[in-house]
Formats: sequence, structure tokens, C-alpha cells
Amino acid sequence: MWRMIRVQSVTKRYGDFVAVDDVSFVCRPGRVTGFLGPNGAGKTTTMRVMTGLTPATSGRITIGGHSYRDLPNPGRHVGVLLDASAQHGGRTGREVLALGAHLMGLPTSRVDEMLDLVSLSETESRRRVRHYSLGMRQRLGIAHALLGDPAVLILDEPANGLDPAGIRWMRDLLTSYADRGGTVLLSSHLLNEVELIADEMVLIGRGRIVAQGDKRALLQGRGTGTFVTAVDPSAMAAALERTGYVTVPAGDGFRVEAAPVDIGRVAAEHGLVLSDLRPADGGLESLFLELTAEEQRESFGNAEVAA
Ligand SMILES: Nc1ncnc2c1ncn2[C@@H]1O[C@H](COP(=O)(O)OP(=O)(O)OP(=O)(O)O)[C@@H](O)[C@H]1O
Repeated sequence: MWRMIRVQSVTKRYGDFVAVDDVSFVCRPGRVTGFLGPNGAGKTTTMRVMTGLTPATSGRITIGGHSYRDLPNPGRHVGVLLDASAQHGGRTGREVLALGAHLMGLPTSRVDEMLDLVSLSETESRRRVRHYSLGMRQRLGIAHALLGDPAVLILDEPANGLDPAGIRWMRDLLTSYADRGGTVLLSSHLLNEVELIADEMVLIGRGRIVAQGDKRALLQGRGTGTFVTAVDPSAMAAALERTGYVTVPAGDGFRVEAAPVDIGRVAAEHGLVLSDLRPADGGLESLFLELTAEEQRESFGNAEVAA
């Protein structure tokens, strides 16, 4: 399948540090695949390997059976948005697209079509990119990725900086692109964004894939137990542990296999104040919160020091 992205056992090491650890997944035509993971999980690194910007330590990524670097005129096959801020700030948006069109051998009429598609006005297109808002840069980056009418799109955090209307616009754009048979891979560190846009999900944490598959199947996943946060979450978790429950850190609280009433009882016995108590919903959300728990715990620590 010439539109398929196939990631095969990719590992990327920086010295002793393993940024991407034996990662495998595929992105299929007609589907939007969301690549989801907390900051530093290895999403950008994987996408850089995918687009030939960084060599893998081992493993291979092919797009339609070829390495990106072996594609002739790659922009005609694969649209890439890796870092929307990387555009030359001194050029206008129109110049950025005109240069891209020239390099890909496309007519300049394509520039206006793309500006139109991403809703950058005539005036905005003549402004220098350094004066663009982040959202405008993302729109320009998406226009640039789509210039060559590629069959495959690889977008790193494309929703970054877009307002809710912008996110909805992007979702419609990518959905219709996939409906026409395109392959889309987009990364995000925000579950809600990916949940809205993707058909398939690949979850990565600390360089390893922790879950992947059809979004609906994953969201129906394994959500059990109760999600708990408290004014003093560590004390609350400790009290439950002493009562014989097992707690698993999740977001700014933890998940526990216990009924809300039993958690309430333990809180009352220990004079602790609960601030949130609800069914641990989608398996994906709890999995994602568990993945990100460490960073959140660090922010607790800081808050305690500050107080
Ligand atoms: N050139 C490099 N040298 C050393 N370490 C690197 C290099 N590039 C990335 N890393 C490390 O690899 C890990 C993965 O980074 P990466 O940018 O792929 O994460 P990410 O999932 O895209 O995160 P974010 O959501 O923050 O963009 C991080 O710990 C990062 O510090």
C-alpha cells in the first residue's frame, strides 16, 4: 500500500538515553492516526526519523514502502509540519508558500488556493511570519504541508496554538482529507484534541508504545475503579493504602479499586478533605493520566514548597 506509514522496531538513542524504544505501528490510508503522549515521550523524535531528519539507531520507517529520503520530490507525496515556528521569520506567509511551490514545481495559483483553504487573508499573507500568532503559523504550516497535494500528512502538534474554532476547522480539514483516502499522522500531548480528531490512536510514554488501536475500542477500554483527588492527595492515598487498598497515581490524584462511599469513609475517619471523586472513566484517560502522573506529582511537590 503506497500510502501506508510503517514504523518497524525503531529505537533512537542519544548517548545512553533511549528517546524511542523499539517502537512499531502503522498508519493506514483513510484514517487519522493520533500519536499521543506526554512531553518528552518521543513523538517528535519518531516523526523526525520518519521524515529523514534524524537517523534511527535501529529499525526502519517506510512510507509506501520507501524511506522518506528515497522519495523523489517528497513534498508531492508526504506533507510535513514539524515545527511551525521554524519558518523563516523575515518572509511573508505568501513568500513561504511561493518558495515551496517553486521547489515542488507547482503553479503559483496553488499558493492562493492554499491560503484560501487555511483561511489566511490577503493582508495576513503579506505580513512577515515573525509577526504571526502561533495559530496563524500553524495554519501556514498546514498550508505548506498540503501544497504538493500529498497522499500522506505528518503533523507534529498541529493544534498547538489554535483556538477552539481553529481546532474544529482542523478536524474538518483532516477528516475530509482522510475520507478522500489520505493518511494522516498527528501528534499531541493533549488527549482531548486527539480524541476529537483521530480514528486510531498510538499512545507513547517514555519512548515506548503503551497502547494502540481503534480510538473507540481504546476509549471503551479498561476503566475501572474510582478517580480520587484530595486537598492532600498523598495523605489520602496513604490512608487508603493503610486500609488495604492499592492506589495508582493518575494526574493530580490517583485511581483506586474502591467504591466512592468507602473512599468517603476513609477520608472522614482521617479528617481528610476530598476534592474530586468520580468513576475512573475511559481506560485511555486513566492510562494517559498515569503516564503523565510523574510530572503532575512534581508540580504538587513545588506547590507544597511554595506554601
Ligand atoms: N538531540 C537530542 N539530544 C539528546 N536528547 C534528545 C534530543 N532530542 C530529543 N531528546 C530527548 O528525547 C526525549 C524525547 O523527546 P521528543 O521531543 O521526541 O518528545 P515529544 O514526545 O515530542 O515531547 P513534546 O510533547 O514535549 O514535544 C526527550 O527526553 C528529549 O529530551
